[in-house]
Order: sequence, then C-alpha cells, then structure tokens
Amino acid sequence: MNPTILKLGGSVITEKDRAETLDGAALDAAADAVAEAMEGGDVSELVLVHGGGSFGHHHASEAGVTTTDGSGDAADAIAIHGAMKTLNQFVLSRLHERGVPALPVHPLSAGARDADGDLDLPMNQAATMLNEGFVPVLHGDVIATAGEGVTVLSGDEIVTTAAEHLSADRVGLCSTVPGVLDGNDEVIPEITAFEDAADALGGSDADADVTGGMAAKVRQLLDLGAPASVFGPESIGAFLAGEQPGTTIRGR
Ligand SMILES: Nc1ncnc2c1ncn2[C@@H]1O[C@H](COP(=O)(O)OP(=O)(O)OP(=O)(O)O)[C@@H](O)[C@H]1O
Ligand SMILES: C=C(C)CCOP(=O)(O)O
Repeated sequence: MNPTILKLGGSVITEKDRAETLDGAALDAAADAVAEAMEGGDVSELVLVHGGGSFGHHHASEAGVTTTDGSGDAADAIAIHGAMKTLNQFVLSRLHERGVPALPVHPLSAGARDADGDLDLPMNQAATMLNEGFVPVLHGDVIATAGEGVTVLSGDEIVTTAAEHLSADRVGLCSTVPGVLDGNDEVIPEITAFEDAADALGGSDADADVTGGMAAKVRQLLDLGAPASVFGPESIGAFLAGEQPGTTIRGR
C-alpha cells in the first residue's frame, strides 16, 4: 500500500496576517476530517505536512530568510524553527485528541541542502513510522544549506520530496482557495503545463509569504511523478475518500 500525502496549508490552519495566530476552528475541522477518514478506513497510510502560515513566514520575513537567501545567525534559525515547532505541537495535539497516532518529524534535524540548493531529506524515519501504524507529521522549517547558513524549506517542497521517496500514490494540498483559479476566479479542473494557469498565477495574498504562494506550488507539483490535487478545506474528507476535488495537477 502506498501512502497518501496531505499538506495542510499554513494559510488554512493559521491566521496568516497576524503573527503566531492559530485558526483553531479550521485546524479542528481539518483534524476531524483526518480522524474520520482514518477511522472509516478511507486511508490507511497517511503522511501529513503543514505549512508555516503566520508562525514560520512571519519570523522568516523578519529575518530576511527565504528559500535561497539564508542566515548564519543561530538566533534567526531558532526563531523560525521554534515557531514552526510550536505550530507543529498544536497540530499534533488536535490530532491526538481525536485518536490519530501522529508523530512529529522536524526537517531541521533530518536534512540539508547542498550549494546548488538541492535538498537531501531522508524519509526512512517516516517510512518506518508508517509501517508501525503512525502518522508522520512534517512541517515547513529552516534547513542547513551549504554556503548560506540556514534557508527556508517549504512544506510544498517536503511534499514533493516525501512523495518521491515514499512512492506516494496520492498527493493533496489543502489551501484557502477551492483550487487553482483562472482569471475569472473559476477553479481550473486540470493543469498539465505551467502555461495552463500562468496568467492567473500569483504569489500568496499574505504579505509575509516567503515561499512563493500558488505559482511556486504549481511549478513544484508539475515536477512530481504522481497526480496532485489542490483544494480548499471543505474538501479534505473528499480527497481522503479517494476523490480528486479542486484542481488536478499532472506534470508527467
Ligand atoms: N491563480 C490562483 N489560484 C489560487 N490561488 C492563488 C492564485 N494566485 C495566487 N493565489 C494565492 O495563493 C494562495 C495559496 O498559497 P499560500 O502559499 O498562501 O498557501 P498555503 O500553502 O495554504 O500557505 P503556507 O504557504 O503558509 O503553507 C491563495 O490563498 C491565493 O491567495
Ligand atoms: C516559513 C517557513 C519556515 C515554512 C514555509 O512553509 P510553507 O508555508 O509550506 O511555504
């Protein structure tokens, strides 16, 4: 059985424009959907990833750290990583309250980037957790980067890396929007090339997003071997039940 990977967007589970503010109701609803899907047998092997929202992005933008521009200051690294661990703890608690056997995986302690920016993020701990019946929960983070100190690692990049290493057969990204929208704000059902959506694709609505919003998401998902779905919070249950809500991105 190949795992399903679901990313909970930071813009969903936090109030992205207010520093370190959780959207508790949205996180509860997402945790409900995950717990129901696992209880009902819709999904047996699940990897969760969550983004930064107002926890990671706020501190990263204050420190001027992006996915390519790093910082050699440990205090910057700890501010960003610490905020992400706090958010991760909120996510874990809400899952545990519902009986989901979630375990944290902190990328800062697991991987690194080389001088070309290429990511090495081992997944053997996540694979073993899955085999043992746990739900690994990874998160956007800072990561040691050759020549840069630490840079930001987005949850989207973790999703694509995890999908490849773990041979995921389903990948879902839950954001605040019901899918990738065209110029008339209609959901584009399928994207097979960046040009399909290029005109409408922008970054994130949040000022403090350092990882590139929807345009970066689409680019990364087009590189993935498996089809990926981008959908809104109301469709988490449908995605876990095997449907393809929102936009399906199929690069190859
Ligand atoms: N064509 C588009 N279709 C849909 N959303 C778009 C589009 N162009 C820009 N966006 C913006 O991209 C945002 C989604 O990217 P964002 O990085 O904020 O999401 P996230 O993954 O939920 O959050 P985080 O990066 O904190 O994890 C949407 O909320 C929207 O503001
Ligand atoms: C800003 C940090 C630390 C994480 C970014 O992850 P994302 O929200 O998935 O882009």
